[in-house]
Amino acid sequence: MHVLGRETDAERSPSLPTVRLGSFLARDGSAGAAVGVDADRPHAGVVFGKRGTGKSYTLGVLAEGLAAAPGVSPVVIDPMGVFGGLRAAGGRVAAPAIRPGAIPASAWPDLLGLDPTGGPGGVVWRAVADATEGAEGIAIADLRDRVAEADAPTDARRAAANHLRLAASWDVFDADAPPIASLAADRSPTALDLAGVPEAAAAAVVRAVARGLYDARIDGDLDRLPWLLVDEAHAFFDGVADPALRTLLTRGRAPGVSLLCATQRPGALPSVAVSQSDLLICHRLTAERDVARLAEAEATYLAGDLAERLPTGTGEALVVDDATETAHTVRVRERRTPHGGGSPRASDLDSGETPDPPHGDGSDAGESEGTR
Ligand SMILES: Nc1ncnc2c1ncn2[C@@H]1O[C@H](COP(=O)(O)OP(=O)(O)OP(=O)(O)O)[C@@H](O)[C@H]1O
Repeated sequence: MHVLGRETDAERSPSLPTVRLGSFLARDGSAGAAVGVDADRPHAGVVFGKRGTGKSYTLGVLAEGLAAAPGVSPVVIDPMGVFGGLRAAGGRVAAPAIRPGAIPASAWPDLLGLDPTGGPGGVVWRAVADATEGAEGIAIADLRDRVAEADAPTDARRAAANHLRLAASWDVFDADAPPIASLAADRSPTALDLAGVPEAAAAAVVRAVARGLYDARIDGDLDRLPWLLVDEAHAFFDGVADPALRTLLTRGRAPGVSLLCATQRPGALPSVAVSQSDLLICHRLTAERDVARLAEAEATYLAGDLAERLPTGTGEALVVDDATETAHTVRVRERRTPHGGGSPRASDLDSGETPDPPHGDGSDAGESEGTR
Protein backbone atom coordinates (compact mmCIF):
# COMPACT_ATOMS: atom_id res chain seq x y z
CA MET A 1 0.00 0.00 0.00
CA HIS A 2 1.20 3.52 -0.76
CA VAL A 3 0.89 5.49 2.48
CA LEU A 4 0.38 9.25 2.26
CA GLY A 5 2.27 11.29 4.84
CA ARG A 6 4.77 8.56 5.64
CA GLU A 7 8.47 8.82 4.88
CA THR A 8 9.54 5.57 3.28
CA ASP A 9 10.44 3.10 5.93
CA ALA A 10 9.83 -0.07 4.01
CA GLU A 11 10.62 -2.48 6.82
CA ARG A 12 8.42 -1.05 9.53
CA SER A 13 5.81 0.46 7.27
CA PRO A 14 3.37 -2.47 7.01
CA SER A 15 3.00 -2.72 10.78
CA LEU A 16 2.51 1.00 11.46
CA PRO A 17 -0.98 2.46 12.08
CA THR A 18 -2.49 3.24 8.68
CA VAL A 19 -5.91 4.37 7.50
CA ARG A 20 -7.12 2.94 4.22
CA LEU A 21 -8.25 5.79 1.96
CA GLY A 22 -8.91 4.09 -1.36
CA SER A 23 -7.05 3.12 -4.51
CA PHE A 24 -5.05 4.83 -7.18
CA LEU A 25 -7.16 5.69 -10.17
CA ALA A 26 -5.60 4.75 -13.47
CA ARG A 27 -6.08 6.90 -16.56
CA ASP A 28 -8.50 4.33 -17.99
CA GLY A 29 -10.65 4.66 -14.83
CA SER A 30 -9.62 1.31 -13.35
CA ALA A 31 -8.63 0.97 -9.70
CA GLY A 32 -4.94 0.50 -8.99
CA ALA A 33 -2.90 -0.15 -5.84
CA ALA A 34 -4.27 0.63 -2.40
CA VAL A 35 -3.64 4.07 -0.90
CA GLY A 36 -3.60 4.79 2.82
CA VAL A 37 -2.94 7.69 5.16
CA ASP A 38 -0.30 7.49 7.87
CA ALA A 39 -1.78 7.45 11.37
CA ASP A 40 1.49 6.78 13.15
CA ARG A 41 2.62 10.37 13.32
CA PRO A 42 0.56 13.53 13.74
CA HIS A 43 -0.40 15.40 10.58
CA ALA A 44 -2.14 18.52 9.37
CA GLY A 45 -4.30 18.07 6.31
CA VAL A 46 -7.03 19.57 4.17
CA VAL A 47 -9.88 18.00 2.22
CA PHE A 48 -11.20 20.29 -0.51
CA GLY A 49 -13.99 19.98 -3.06
CA LYS A 50 -17.09 21.62 -4.43
CA ARG A 51 -20.42 20.76 -2.86
CA GLY A 52 -21.39 17.17 -3.38
CA THR A 53 -17.99 15.96 -4.56
CA GLY A 54 -17.41 13.82 -1.47
CA LYS A 55 -15.61 15.88 1.19
CA SER A 56 -17.74 14.87 4.15
CA TYR A 57 -17.76 11.31 2.87
CA THR A 58 -13.96 11.30 2.71
CA LEU A 59 -13.77 12.77 6.21
CA GLY A 60 -16.04 9.92 7.31
CA VAL A 61 -13.77 7.36 5.62
CA LEU A 62 -10.81 8.81 7.53
CA ALA A 63 -12.75 8.89 10.84
CA GLU A 64 -13.75 5.24 10.40
CA GLY A 65 -10.17 4.28 9.64
CA LEU A 66 -8.81 6.22 12.60
CA ALA A 67 -11.37 4.50 14.84
CA ALA A 68 -9.77 1.20 13.87
CA ALA A 69 -6.16 2.37 14.27
CA PRO A 70 -4.23 1.83 17.52
CA GLY A 71 -3.07 4.75 19.65
CA VAL A 72 -5.22 7.47 18.06
CA SER A 73 -8.66 8.93 18.67
CA PRO A 74 -10.78 10.87 16.15
CA VAL A 75 -13.01 13.77 17.18
CA VAL A 76 -15.27 15.13 14.42
CA ILE A 77 -16.69 18.64 14.35
CA ASP A 78 -19.99 18.03 12.59
CA PRO A 79 -21.75 21.31 11.69
CA MET A 80 -24.35 19.62 9.48
CA GLY A 81 -25.13 16.62 11.69
CA VAL A 82 -24.06 14.07 9.04
CA PHE A 83 -21.64 11.90 11.01
CA GLY A 84 -24.17 9.93 13.08
CA GLY A 85 -23.26 6.85 11.02
CA LEU A 86 -20.02 6.61 13.00
CA ARG A 87 -22.07 4.94 15.74
CA ALA A 88 -21.78 1.83 13.61
CA ALA A 89 -18.01 2.01 14.16
CA GLY A 90 -18.50 2.10 17.93
CA GLY A 91 -18.63 5.87 17.89
CA ARG A 92 -20.80 8.30 19.79
CA VAL A 93 -22.57 11.48 18.84
CA ALA A 94 -22.28 14.06 21.58
CA ALA A 95 -24.15 17.29 22.14
CA PRO A 96 -21.51 19.98 22.52
CA ALA A 97 -20.81 21.04 26.11
CA ILE A 98 -17.92 23.25 27.19
CA ARG A 99 -17.03 25.07 30.38
CA PRO A 100 -17.25 28.86 30.18
CA GLY A 101 -13.66 29.00 31.48
CA ALA A 102 -12.50 27.16 28.32
CA ILE A 103 -12.80 30.45 26.45
CA PRO A 104 -10.18 32.94 27.64
CA ALA A 105 -11.42 36.22 29.11
CA SER A 106 -9.84 38.18 26.24
CA ALA A 107 -11.95 36.27 23.67
CA TRP A 108 -15.31 36.67 25.42
CA PRO A 109 -16.13 40.17 24.05
CA ASP A 110 -15.51 38.94 20.51
CA LEU A 111 -17.58 35.82 21.17
CA LEU A 112 -20.50 38.00 22.26
CA GLY A 113 -20.05 40.49 19.42
CA LEU A 114 -18.87 43.25 21.79
CA ASP A 115 -16.04 45.74 21.44
CA PRO A 116 -13.26 44.51 23.76
CA THR A 117 -11.83 47.98 24.29
CA GLY A 118 -14.54 49.30 26.54
CA GLY A 119 -18.19 49.48 27.60
CA PRO A 120 -20.04 46.17 27.98
CA GLY A 121 -17.21 44.23 26.26
CA GLY A 122 -14.75 45.48 28.86
CA VAL A 123 -17.16 44.57 31.66
CA VAL A 124 -17.51 41.00 30.34
CA TRP A 125 -13.75 40.63 29.87
CA ARG A 126 -13.08 41.71 33.47
CA ALA A 127 -15.90 39.55 34.84
CA VAL A 128 -14.53 36.40 33.14
CA ALA A 129 -10.93 37.22 34.14
CA ASP A 130 -11.91 37.75 37.79
CA ALA A 131 -14.23 34.74 37.94
CA THR A 132 -11.78 32.28 36.39
CA GLU A 133 -8.75 33.40 38.38
CA GLY A 134 -7.78 30.33 40.34
CA ALA A 135 -11.31 28.89 40.09
CA GLU A 136 -12.77 26.07 38.04
CA GLY A 137 -16.35 25.16 37.28
CA ILE A 138 -17.51 28.70 36.59
CA ALA A 139 -21.10 28.97 35.33
CA ILE A 140 -22.56 31.73 33.16
CA ALA A 141 -24.66 32.66 36.22
CA ASP A 142 -21.40 33.35 38.13
CA LEU A 143 -20.29 35.65 35.32
CA ARG A 144 -23.58 37.51 35.49
CA ASP A 145 -23.15 37.94 39.25
CA ARG A 146 -19.72 39.45 38.62
CA VAL A 147 -21.17 41.76 36.00
CA ALA A 148 -23.89 42.91 38.42
CA GLU A 149 -21.22 43.82 40.97
CA ALA A 150 -18.87 45.46 38.45
CA ASP A 151 -17.70 49.01 38.96
CA ALA A 152 -19.14 50.24 35.64
CA PRO A 153 -22.01 52.42 34.37
CA THR A 154 -25.47 50.85 34.61
CA ASP A 155 -25.89 50.76 30.81
CA ALA A 156 -22.68 48.83 30.31
CA ARG A 157 -23.58 46.34 33.05
CA ARG A 158 -27.07 45.85 31.65
CA ALA A 159 -25.80 45.27 28.10
CA ALA A 160 -23.13 42.87 29.37
CA ALA A 161 -25.74 40.91 31.35
CA ASN A 162 -28.01 40.71 28.30
CA HIS A 163 -25.21 39.34 26.14
CA LEU A 164 -24.35 36.75 28.77
CA ARG A 165 -28.02 35.76 28.91
CA LEU A 166 -27.86 35.22 25.16
CA ALA A 167 -24.75 33.04 25.55
CA ALA A 168 -26.57 30.96 28.18
CA SER A 169 -29.41 30.41 25.68
CA TRP A 170 -26.98 28.71 23.25
CA ASP A 171 -27.01 25.69 25.55
CA VAL A 172 -23.35 24.85 24.98
CA PHE A 173 -21.92 26.26 28.21
CA ASP A 174 -22.00 23.97 31.20
CA ALA A 175 -19.93 24.48 34.35
CA ASP A 176 -19.85 20.70 34.84
CA ALA A 177 -18.97 19.74 31.25
CA PRO A 178 -16.53 16.80 31.16
CA PRO A 179 -12.93 17.73 30.39
CA ILE A 180 -12.18 18.01 26.67
CA ALA A 181 -9.61 15.22 26.95
CA SER A 182 -12.47 12.79 27.65
CA LEU A 183 -13.58 13.19 24.01
CA ALA A 184 -10.39 11.45 22.90
CA ALA A 185 -9.89 9.06 25.80
CA ASP A 186 -10.41 5.93 23.73
CA ARG A 187 -10.33 4.90 20.10
CA SER A 188 -14.05 5.25 19.45
CA PRO A 189 -14.80 8.28 17.30
CA THR A 190 -16.76 11.16 18.79
CA ALA A 191 -18.87 13.39 16.55
CA LEU A 192 -19.85 16.72 18.07
CA ASP A 193 -23.19 17.49 16.51
CA LEU A 194 -23.38 21.25 15.90
CA ALA A 195 -26.43 21.17 13.61
CA GLY A 196 -28.69 24.03 14.60
CA VAL A 197 -26.15 25.49 17.03
CA PRO A 198 -25.70 29.26 16.49
CA GLU A 199 -22.53 30.22 14.62
CA ALA A 200 -20.84 31.96 17.56
CA ALA A 201 -21.60 29.06 19.89
CA ALA A 202 -20.21 26.55 17.37
CA ALA A 203 -17.04 28.63 17.10
CA ALA A 204 -16.71 28.61 20.90
CA VAL A 205 -17.02 24.83 20.91
CA VAL A 206 -14.37 24.43 18.21
CA ARG A 207 -12.01 26.74 20.06
CA ALA A 208 -12.49 24.91 23.36
CA VAL A 209 -12.06 21.48 21.76
CA ALA A 210 -9.01 22.40 19.65
CA ARG A 211 -7.30 24.13 22.55
CA GLY A 212 -8.42 21.50 25.05
CA LEU A 213 -6.93 18.62 23.05
CA TYR A 214 -3.69 20.57 22.59
CA ASP A 215 -3.40 21.45 26.28
CA ALA A 216 -4.27 17.91 27.35
CA ARG A 217 -1.38 16.54 25.29
CA ILE A 218 1.02 19.21 26.55
CA ASP A 219 -0.02 18.53 30.17
CA GLY A 220 0.23 14.75 29.77
CA ASP A 221 -3.51 14.22 30.39
CA LEU A 222 -4.16 12.34 27.15
CA ASP A 223 -2.53 9.01 26.31
CA ARG A 224 -3.79 8.76 22.76
CA LEU A 225 -2.94 11.00 19.81
CA PRO A 226 -6.11 12.95 18.99
CA TRP A 227 -7.18 13.76 15.42
CA LEU A 228 -9.54 16.71 15.12
CA LEU A 229 -11.58 16.46 11.90
CA VAL A 230 -13.40 19.72 11.11
CA ASP A 231 -16.10 19.69 8.43
CA GLU A 232 -17.14 23.04 6.88
CA ALA A 233 -13.85 24.37 8.29
CA HIS A 234 -14.07 27.75 6.50
CA ALA A 235 -16.74 28.73 9.03
CA PHE A 236 -14.27 28.48 11.90
CA PHE A 237 -11.30 30.44 10.58
CA ASP A 238 -13.13 33.70 10.94
CA GLY A 239 -13.94 34.14 14.61
CA VAL A 240 -13.07 32.95 18.09
CA ALA A 241 -11.97 29.47 16.93
CA ASP A 242 -9.31 30.87 14.60
CA PRO A 243 -6.37 31.15 17.06
CA ALA A 244 -6.87 27.62 18.38
CA LEU A 245 -7.04 26.10 14.88
CA ARG A 246 -3.93 28.03 13.87
CA THR A 247 -2.16 26.73 16.96
CA LEU A 248 -2.91 23.17 15.88
CA LEU A 249 -1.74 23.90 12.33
CA THR A 250 1.55 25.45 13.36
CA ARG A 251 2.35 23.75 16.68
CA GLY A 252 0.01 20.78 16.96
CA ARG A 253 2.41 18.18 15.69
CA ALA A 254 4.92 18.58 18.52
CA PRO A 255 2.49 17.41 21.23
CA GLY A 256 0.87 14.96 18.76
CA VAL A 257 -2.43 16.61 17.80
CA SER A 258 -3.55 16.23 14.18
CA LEU A 259 -5.97 18.53 12.37
CA LEU A 260 -7.91 17.76 9.19
CA CYS A 261 -9.98 20.60 7.72
CA ALA A 262 -12.62 19.93 5.07
CA THR A 263 -14.21 22.74 3.08
CA GLN A 264 -15.90 23.61 -0.20
CA ARG A 265 -14.35 27.07 0.06
CA PRO A 266 -10.58 26.66 0.22
CA GLY A 267 -10.23 30.32 -0.72
CA ALA A 268 -11.85 31.20 2.62
CA LEU A 269 -9.18 29.35 4.61
CA PRO A 270 -6.02 31.22 5.62
CA SER A 271 -2.90 30.40 3.59
CA VAL A 272 -1.39 28.79 6.66
CA ALA A 273 -3.98 25.99 6.46
CA VAL A 274 -2.46 24.85 3.18
CA SER A 275 1.17 25.78 3.79
CA GLN A 276 1.21 23.82 7.07
CA SER A 277 -0.59 20.78 5.67
CA ASP A 278 1.38 17.71 4.79
CA LEU A 279 -1.74 15.92 3.52
CA LEU A 280 -3.89 17.44 0.81
CA ILE A 281 -6.92 15.66 -0.60
CA CYS A 282 -8.67 17.61 -3.32
CA HIS A 283 -11.94 16.67 -4.97
CA ARG A 284 -13.29 18.72 -7.86
CA LEU A 285 -12.93 22.51 -7.54
CA THR A 286 -13.71 25.11 -10.15
CA ALA A 287 -13.70 28.58 -8.59
CA GLU A 288 -10.47 30.37 -9.44
CA ARG A 289 -9.95 31.61 -5.90
CA ASP A 290 -10.23 28.08 -4.54
CA VAL A 291 -7.85 26.57 -7.07
CA ALA A 292 -5.44 29.41 -6.29
CA ARG A 293 -5.43 28.43 -2.61
CA LEU A 294 -4.49 24.92 -3.65
CA ALA A 295 -1.62 26.28 -5.72
CA GLU A 296 -0.25 27.82 -2.52
CA ALA A 297 0.92 24.38 -1.53
CA GLU A 298 3.91 25.67 -3.51
CA ALA A 299 4.83 22.19 -4.47
CA THR A 300 6.83 22.05 -7.64
CA TYR A 301 5.38 18.64 -8.44
CA LEU A 302 2.01 20.39 -8.68
CA ALA A 303 3.18 22.58 -11.52
CA GLY A 304 0.90 22.95 -14.49
CA ASP A 305 -2.79 23.61 -14.68
CA LEU A 306 -4.17 22.34 -11.41
CA ALA A 307 -7.79 22.75 -12.35
CA GLU A 308 -7.12 20.46 -15.29
CA ARG A 309 -5.62 17.80 -13.10
CA LEU A 310 -8.49 17.64 -10.62
CA PRO A 311 -10.63 14.56 -11.22
CA THR A 312 -14.30 15.07 -12.01
CA GLY A 313 -16.03 12.01 -10.52
CA THR A 314 -17.68 11.92 -7.10
CA GLY A 315 -15.32 10.33 -4.58
CA GLU A 316 -12.30 10.91 -6.81
CA ALA A 317 -9.53 13.18 -5.58
CA LEU A 318 -6.08 14.45 -6.29
CA VAL A 319 -3.88 13.68 -3.31
CA VAL A 320 -0.67 15.51 -2.62
CA ASP A 321 1.84 13.75 -0.49
CA ASP A 322 4.43 16.02 1.06
CA ALA A 323 6.44 13.15 2.48
CA THR A 324 7.20 11.66 -0.93
CA GLU A 325 6.63 14.87 -2.92
CA THR A 326 4.19 13.25 -5.30
CA ALA A 327 0.64 13.90 -6.49
CA HIS A 328 -1.76 11.13 -7.49
CA THR A 329 -5.38 10.63 -8.42
CA VAL A 330 -7.28 8.31 -6.11
CA ARG A 331 -10.75 6.88 -5.77
CA VAL A 332 -11.83 7.11 -2.15
CA ARG A 333 -13.14 3.78 -0.88
CA GLU A 334 -16.75 3.24 0.15
CA ARG A 335 -17.77 3.90 3.74
CA ARG A 336 -18.22 0.96 6.07
CA THR A 337 -20.64 2.99 8.16
CA PRO A 338 -23.64 4.95 6.85
CA HIS A 339 -22.99 8.40 5.41
CA GLY A 340 -25.47 11.07 6.39
CA GLY A 341 -24.67 13.69 3.76
CA GLY A 342 -25.74 14.19 0.18
CA SER A 343 -29.00 15.66 -1.05
CA PRO A 344 -32.13 13.61 -0.56
CA ARG A 345 -33.61 12.02 -3.69
CA ALA A 346 -37.33 11.56 -4.13
CA SER A 347 -36.70 8.15 -5.68
CA ASP A 348 -35.04 6.98 -2.45
CA LEU A 349 -38.12 7.72 -0.37
CA ASP A 350 -40.26 4.75 0.51
CA SER A 351 -43.41 6.70 1.23
CA GLY A 352 -45.89 3.90 0.72
CA GLU A 353 -48.11 6.43 -1.03
CA THR A 354 -50.66 5.34 -3.56
CA PRO A 355 -49.68 6.82 -6.90
CA ASP A 356 -51.78 9.79 -7.97
CA PRO A 357 -54.81 8.81 -10.03
CA PRO A 358 -54.42 9.46 -13.73
CA HIS A 359 -55.28 13.02 -14.63
CA GLY A 360 -58.94 13.73 -15.28
CA ASP A 361 -60.41 10.43 -14.01
CA GLY A 362 -63.17 12.31 -12.25
CA SER A 363 -62.35 10.97 -8.76
CA ASP A 364 -62.42 13.25 -5.73
CA ALA A 365 -58.76 13.77 -4.92
CA GLY A 366 -59.63 14.75 -1.33
CA GLU A 367 -56.78 15.28 1.13
CA SER A 368 -53.68 13.49 -0.04
CA GLU A 369 -50.93 12.04 2.24
CA GLY A 370 -48.56 14.75 1.23
CA THR A 371 -50.74 17.73 2.05
CA ARG A 372 -52.04 16.79 5.45
N1 LIG B 1 -15.92 7.70 -2.16
C1 LIG B 1 -17.21 7.61 -2.43
N2 LIG B 1 -17.76 6.44 -2.77
C2 LIG B 1 -19.09 6.35 -3.03
N3 LIG B 1 -19.95 7.39 -2.97
C3 LIG B 1 -19.47 8.57 -2.64
C4 LIG B 1 -18.08 8.76 -2.35
N4 LIG B 1 -17.88 10.04 -2.04
C5 LIG B 1 -19.09 10.64 -2.13
N5 LIG B 1 -20.03 9.76 -2.49
C6 LIG B 1 -21.46 10.07 -2.73
O1 LIG B 1 -21.59 11.46 -3.00
C7 LIG B 1 -22.51 12.07 -2.10
C8 LIG B 1 -22.01 13.47 -1.73
O2 LIG B 1 -20.87 13.36 -0.92
P1 LIG B 1 -20.66 14.34 0.34
O3 LIG B 1 -21.91 14.42 1.16
O4 LIG B 1 -19.44 13.90 1.02
O5 LIG B 1 -20.43 15.69 -0.40
P2 LIG B 1 -19.75 17.00 0.12
O6 LIG B 1 -18.66 17.31 -0.83
O7 LIG B 1 -19.40 16.87 1.55
O8 LIG B 1 -20.92 18.00 -0.06
P3 LIG B 1 -21.43 19.18 0.89
O9 LIG B 1 -20.55 20.32 0.59
O10 LIG B 1 -22.84 19.37 0.41
O11 LIG B 1 -21.36 18.69 2.29
C9 LIG B 1 -22.60 11.13 -0.92
O12 LIG B 1 -23.86 11.14 -0.33
C10 LIG B 1 -22.32 9.77 -1.53
O13 LIG B 1 -23.52 9.20 -1.99
